[in-house]
Amino acid sequence: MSNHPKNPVLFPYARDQGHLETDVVSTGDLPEAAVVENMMQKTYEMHVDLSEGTVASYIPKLAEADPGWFGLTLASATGSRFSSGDSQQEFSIQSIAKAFVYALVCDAVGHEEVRERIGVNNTGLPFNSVMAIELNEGHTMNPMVNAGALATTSLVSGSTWEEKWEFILQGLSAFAGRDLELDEGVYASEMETNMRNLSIARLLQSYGHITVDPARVTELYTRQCSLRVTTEDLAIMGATLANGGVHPITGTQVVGADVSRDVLSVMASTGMYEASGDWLFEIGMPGKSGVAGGIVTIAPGKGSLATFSPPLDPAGNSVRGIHATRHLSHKLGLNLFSSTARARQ
Ligand SMILES: NC(=O)CC[C@H](N)C(=O)O
Repeated sequence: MSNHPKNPVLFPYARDQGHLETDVVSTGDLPEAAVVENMMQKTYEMHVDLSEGTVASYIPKLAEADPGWFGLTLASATGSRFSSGDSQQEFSIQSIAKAFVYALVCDAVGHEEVRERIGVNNTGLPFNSVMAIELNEGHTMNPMVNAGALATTSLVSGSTWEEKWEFILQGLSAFAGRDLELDEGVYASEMETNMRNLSIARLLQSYGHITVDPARVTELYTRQCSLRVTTEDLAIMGATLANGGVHPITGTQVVGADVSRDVLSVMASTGMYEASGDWLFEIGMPGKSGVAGGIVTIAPGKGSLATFSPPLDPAGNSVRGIHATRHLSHKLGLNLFSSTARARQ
């Protein structure tokens, strides 16, 4: 693998000094169950009538979504779940799969290799940007936008395409703690209108960043985007990343604790595409959105919040999801950057 073009690493510390194990981890608990339950219900009621945003239609099947759908689930790192609204409604995971496939690939291939191949810096450009590749000498910038996600999916191990798909399906199902299923309708619909992703994959091949068949990579990537989830699934998938990579209910170590930490870092800086800075400023936690209207947000050591509502803002992030997550981040004390003054000595 190491003969391929490497992404520039602006901070070469890890490479020069070796990989550092984390020995102090963030701790703290969510407020008590009754408070969380009440807050989930209130947050639903406060935001259900918001009418801004547009349901995605560039994948024709997604346009059939009911713009009124709104579901919320908070899963604690110890496996409790609190839901309100349409938390049982299934939808396609879309770009949220990028975070979890990245985790699986990092776990299999290793931190440094993936970092040099894929990158961890924000593009400042939309998720399906071709220009971002050209502006960066053919490199992908990060795994949370399509170029880097296609390159990440191209690294999935397996000697056949069926084996590679099994790796993704089993891995994402292990994060969810149940067997996830493909939404055949969404998959077919995106495959019919997938020229842009195919072009991105071919462009990356021309630069040596994809070294297997770009058409098959695009197919595999589109499949991972078409898996069906609910907010209950997504919250528990996120809670696994909040819990050192161990599923809070099944107890399976899905990925290493170091991998979880690394995935959350890259989600924090790039998970909401060009709006990642605004997101971090308002919400203060790593998040990842998808065009079907899902968002997963992680409070390391505490748990994860998943929201679902199809109307999106111009960057492709769910409008109700952003507002509800911001509200809950404040009300439940989840912002990673908050502190209160210590007693003076
Ligand atoms: N932002 C997204 O969720 C994009 C995912 C979608 N499958 C695409 O590649 O266009």
